[in-house]
Amino acid sequence: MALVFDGVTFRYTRRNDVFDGFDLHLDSPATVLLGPNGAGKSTLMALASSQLHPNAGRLSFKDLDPAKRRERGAFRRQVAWIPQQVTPMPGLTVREQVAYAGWLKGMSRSAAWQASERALDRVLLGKLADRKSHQVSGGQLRRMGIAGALTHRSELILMDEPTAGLDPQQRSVFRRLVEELTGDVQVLVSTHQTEDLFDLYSQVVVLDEGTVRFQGTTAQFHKLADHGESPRAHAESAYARLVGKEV
Ligand SMILES: Nc1ncnc2c1ncn2[C@@H]1O[C@H](COP(=O)(O)OP(=O)(O)OP(=O)(O)O)[C@@H](O)[C@H]1O
Repeated sequence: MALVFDGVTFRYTRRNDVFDGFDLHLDSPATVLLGPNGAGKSTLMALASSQLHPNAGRLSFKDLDPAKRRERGAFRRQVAWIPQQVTPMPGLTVREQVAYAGWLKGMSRSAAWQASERALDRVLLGKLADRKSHQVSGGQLRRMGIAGALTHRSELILMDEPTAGLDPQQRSVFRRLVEELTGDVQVLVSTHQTEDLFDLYSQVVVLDEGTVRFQGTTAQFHKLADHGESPRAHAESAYARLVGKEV
């Protein structure tokens, strides 16, 4: 199951190429994408989910090319993008919004409704299924987005800064979720938070100015960095003990 960028060029404005003949081959179960502000992470995600389209070159997932009309529907069913801000839909409950995501990707209403229940349980939102989606937190909304992707059985889930702005407890819920999903679906997560690396991801990609500066295993990446345990890891587990495990 590979996401492939093959000589992709993309620009927002005529003068400025974000990517110029960009190549990337991603086939590991869980990849973390790192890079400074403006590196091109969000643009890469938007291209990979076919929200944006290359000016030149080709991208594909499992050989499906979203530039080809016949393959676009299947590509979009298989690749889901969870933006940093998942927007609640006015009037819909959490479960209705999750089922709606399945319906939008071509499922029947009843199949989407059925699948939404298990998807919500997987992201630990079963208890909030009947709450209006505008009444849940930012972290819960992101998990609701993931439930939508699970409803229509996406095989690749792209997450843009999924832990930004989350409290330590929600971050640890998210980590457990990524762990649980990996193997079943492929995940690509962009983040600024290197302390989130731990052992979750099998592969690290570092992007800078639209160029891959590093691609390798987490162990190879750690060899480049200073050793020593992160104080943040201690802070998070202490926090979890104090405030309990409830989401
Ligand atoms: N809508 C847009 N119009 C013009 N240029 C844009 C637009 N969005 C992003 N850019 C430019 O494209 C380049 C890559 O931006 P992108 O948002 O992909 O980076 P990023 O790595 O996601 O950054 P951050 O970590 O700050 O979110 C930057 O130079 C940015 O200024």
